[in-house]
Amino acid sequence: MSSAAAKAAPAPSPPKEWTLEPETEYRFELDPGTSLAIKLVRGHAEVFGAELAEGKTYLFAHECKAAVFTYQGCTIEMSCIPSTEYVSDETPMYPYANVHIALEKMRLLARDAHHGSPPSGTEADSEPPRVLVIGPENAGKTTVCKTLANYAVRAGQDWAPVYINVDPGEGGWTVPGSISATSISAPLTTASPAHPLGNAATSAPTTLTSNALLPIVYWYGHSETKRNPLLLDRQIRNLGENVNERHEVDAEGRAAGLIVDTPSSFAASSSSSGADHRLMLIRACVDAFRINVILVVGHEKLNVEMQRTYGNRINVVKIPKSGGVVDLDPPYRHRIHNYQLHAYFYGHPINPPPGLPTSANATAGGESAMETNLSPSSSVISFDDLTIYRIGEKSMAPSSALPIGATRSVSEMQPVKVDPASPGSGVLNAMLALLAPPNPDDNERYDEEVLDLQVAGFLAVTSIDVPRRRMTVLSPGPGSFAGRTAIMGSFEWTES
Ligand SMILES: Nc1ncnc2c1ncn2[C@@H]1O[C@H](COP(=O)(O)OP(=O)(O)OP(=O)(O)O)[C@@H](O)[C@H]1O
Repeated sequence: MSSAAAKAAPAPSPPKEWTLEPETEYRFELDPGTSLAIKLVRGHAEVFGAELAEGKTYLFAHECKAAVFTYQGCTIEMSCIPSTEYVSDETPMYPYANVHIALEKMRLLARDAHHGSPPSGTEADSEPPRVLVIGPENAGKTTVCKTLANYAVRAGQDWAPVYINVDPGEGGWTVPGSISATSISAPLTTASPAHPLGNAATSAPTTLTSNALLPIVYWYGHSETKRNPLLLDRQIRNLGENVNERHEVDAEGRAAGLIVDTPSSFAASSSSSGADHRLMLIRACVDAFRINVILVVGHEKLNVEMQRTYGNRINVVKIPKSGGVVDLDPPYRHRIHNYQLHAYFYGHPINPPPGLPTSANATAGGESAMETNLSPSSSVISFDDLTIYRIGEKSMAPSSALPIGATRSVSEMQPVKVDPASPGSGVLNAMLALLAPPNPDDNERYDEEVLDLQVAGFLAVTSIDVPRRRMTVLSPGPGSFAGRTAIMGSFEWTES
């Protein structure tokens, strides 16, 4: 064989068709560096509740793991054969659809009550659904939240439920380390785990439909909830206040309710101090978002615990876990965090699989695959332009893990000013959350204000020049950072 022939790119595999029986799903997992195009040839199908259009080609990449489900049966065409693919006829989609129907009834009653129809039962009967979804690691919590949100927006009632992500390990609409909330008025598509819930306006080109998402974001700064549970508790309550304020001025929109996606640490803890934190954080969610439905995904013990704690005033419902949920290991989660950080600045273009004709007009979750390229701005700023804080000490065990009687010099909630010039400051390659401007009224200012400010955007420090007291920062767009405040967490930027 000639060396030219040996080096030639592998021939694209011919498209393959799958005919799916009603109530079955085609599951797939992609390897790094590969992409997949799926076309719905005929019938009806959806990906986690988002409907596919007949004849349209959808792209998936960045190690995406997902499923095409059909209620009535369909034929799909795959551009290539992914490393893992199979069809299953055991799915929990009917139970999920039943939950949706129950939530839909609550929305309609809430809207009727708002329009003055007398409620048939108690006042609680006319409350919109405010749903907390909890469950262990890899239970499919995010998938359940996405599916329920998508069914709500597809219901033809113009609902725009608020989707709240309090899992700082997930990334949501921005970068990992944040918790956020936004109203969903169009289905949340699935194309890449770089954007599990679609793009937000801060980083997406204005031509994209998903650009309508304008999340409220707080920066916790770490992926693990045990790192600083007190801070997370405070931020969850801040997020709740914001969501409630929005609902107070939009009584009609309030009827759509809200869905809260939680981290797996809310479900299980190996230590007794961890158990305190998780119960404290579940309570923070229940209080902050005035939860009236708790969905426990596939965990009997947690279901019993929630029934005992909240069963007298909240509907606690156990729902099955899908057999299709993939166990995501720590190296995979680390790679996804890097995809997400990268996608925030550079977008997440998806290269169509080899051999896919351009006439296929393939889209990534409804967006043109290449339009998602972004051009961040790199600027050199003075150390004095930006005031950087870290919340609490650099490496810190929670107070409850300290020996009895021990106190710490810096509390978990104390903003500590970081000097980029000091050795070991950790500012080089740090991800920074640029905070919204503080209250202009000096009388309203307080010491810990930075804990309560929302995020305006994110920066990455790509180089530091200590003698000249300057640093280079990457930002989504050009702008001045003079006089601004930023928070540092434990996420590092790597250019790759
Ligand atoms: N039916 C399915 N078929 C194929 N893949 C699926 C299916 N359901 C979920 N997945 C995939 O499994 C992975 C884990 O699912 P998901 O993120 O919903 O779980 P989670 O419980 O929210 O995870 P975490 O442990 O991070 O809290 C995701 O990549 C998701 O796309």
